[in-house]
Amino acid sequence: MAIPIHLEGTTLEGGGQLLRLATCLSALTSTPINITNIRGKRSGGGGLKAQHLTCVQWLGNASHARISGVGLKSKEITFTPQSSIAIGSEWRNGGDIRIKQNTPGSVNLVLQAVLPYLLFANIGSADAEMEEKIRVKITGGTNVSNSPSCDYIEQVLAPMLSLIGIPPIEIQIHSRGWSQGDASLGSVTYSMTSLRKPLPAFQLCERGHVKSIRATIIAPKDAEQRFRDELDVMFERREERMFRSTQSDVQITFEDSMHGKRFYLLLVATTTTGVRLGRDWLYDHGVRVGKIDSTISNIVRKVSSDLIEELDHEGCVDEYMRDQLVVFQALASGKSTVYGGKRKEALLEPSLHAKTAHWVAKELIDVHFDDDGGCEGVGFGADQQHNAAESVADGKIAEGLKQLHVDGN
Ligand SMILES: Nc1ncnc2c1ncn2[C@@H]1O[C@H](COP(=O)(O)OP(=O)(O)OP(=O)(O)O)[C@@H](O)[C@H]1O
Repeated sequence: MAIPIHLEGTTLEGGGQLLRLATCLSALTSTPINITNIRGKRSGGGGLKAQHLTCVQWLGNASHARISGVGLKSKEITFTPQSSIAIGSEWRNGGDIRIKQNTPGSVNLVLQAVLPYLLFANIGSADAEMEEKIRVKITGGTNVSNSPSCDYIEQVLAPMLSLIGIPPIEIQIHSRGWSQGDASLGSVTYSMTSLRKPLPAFQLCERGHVKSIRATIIAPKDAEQRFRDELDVMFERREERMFRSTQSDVQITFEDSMHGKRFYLLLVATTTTGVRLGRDWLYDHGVRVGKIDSTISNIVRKVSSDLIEELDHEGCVDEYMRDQLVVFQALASGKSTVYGGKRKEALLEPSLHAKTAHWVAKELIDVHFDDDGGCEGVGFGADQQHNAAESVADGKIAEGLKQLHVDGN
């Protein structure tokens, strides 16, 4: 039996993303891993929190993994998948995949762990009749600090994935779940189509000009007008920095957050090449009575400054999107490049999260990221396609299927 690859959980960022990406790649490639000091750089002792546990358990079920050491607060796990290719039959017949959390752990961090698996695991299937559409419903927090919001997923991540060649992903928010105000649970359904062929290499190198900016406000109803006024003033003042020479096209939407302590703002710029850059803030400081106006000014100032910083570097991704694309570059077929932009003539460094993801991908599938944002991906699925074709050609269809799918029961 293969010796598990050891990953030290305090490496670089030393948080949850290391664990999510490692278990996802392990499940996809059937590579056993052993992670020690899980989330060792986080305060409060580290270890698995509910959201991380959900990710590990789901990926474990999908890949029929043997997992030792798994439980809340676990600091070490050994994850040994038994089968690499695994969209189970129960999910293929129009059935939804349901992933439930009992706490408002971020649904989008769970998505981060399972999405590459759902998209890539069926490549090379020998089952021509197999349903390719997948619907996954995740319960937990839709708007949670330090994680992508559902609004960011809908307005930035999904369109950017579409730009690199992933079939469109639809997001349906049934109800919101928040980490701010009273903690509450929400749920979201993501509809996607699994890949049937390896993802071709992609190039995100042309940023283009900003053609429109969308502002999404989610706040208490009585804060709506103030928010709109602040945004109007900000857009007027900062029009030149945001739109440069193009005509400004701004859209503002408002949703009632139904709670006096829930304030969220997302700004998304769309460019002439289809690139989206976003910055947001789920306000996580105390909201004081009588200080709502200054809270709103503060939010608008910070989020607009953050977006301008992203626009100034001229790169094709915002900081967070760059983190999310690492796995797709690593799995794509051939050299994909993501231009991250420049500051003071020097190439912008990837975030610590992205560097951690580079490291995990190197350890598990031996890919290397260069300073220009390039990575020669492994072309995940090419072998499976070959094997499936051979099995079919040999009349060994049942054997091929056994090799390619995990029965989801
Ligand atoms: N505002 C944001 N918009 C989009 N993505 C975000 C945002 N904030 C954080 N992220 C993304 O969320 C992920 C957070 O990873 P991280 O390892 O910190 O998560 P975690 O599971 O909460 O772990 P930990 O509790 O250990 O910090 C990263 O991929 C990062 O790019």
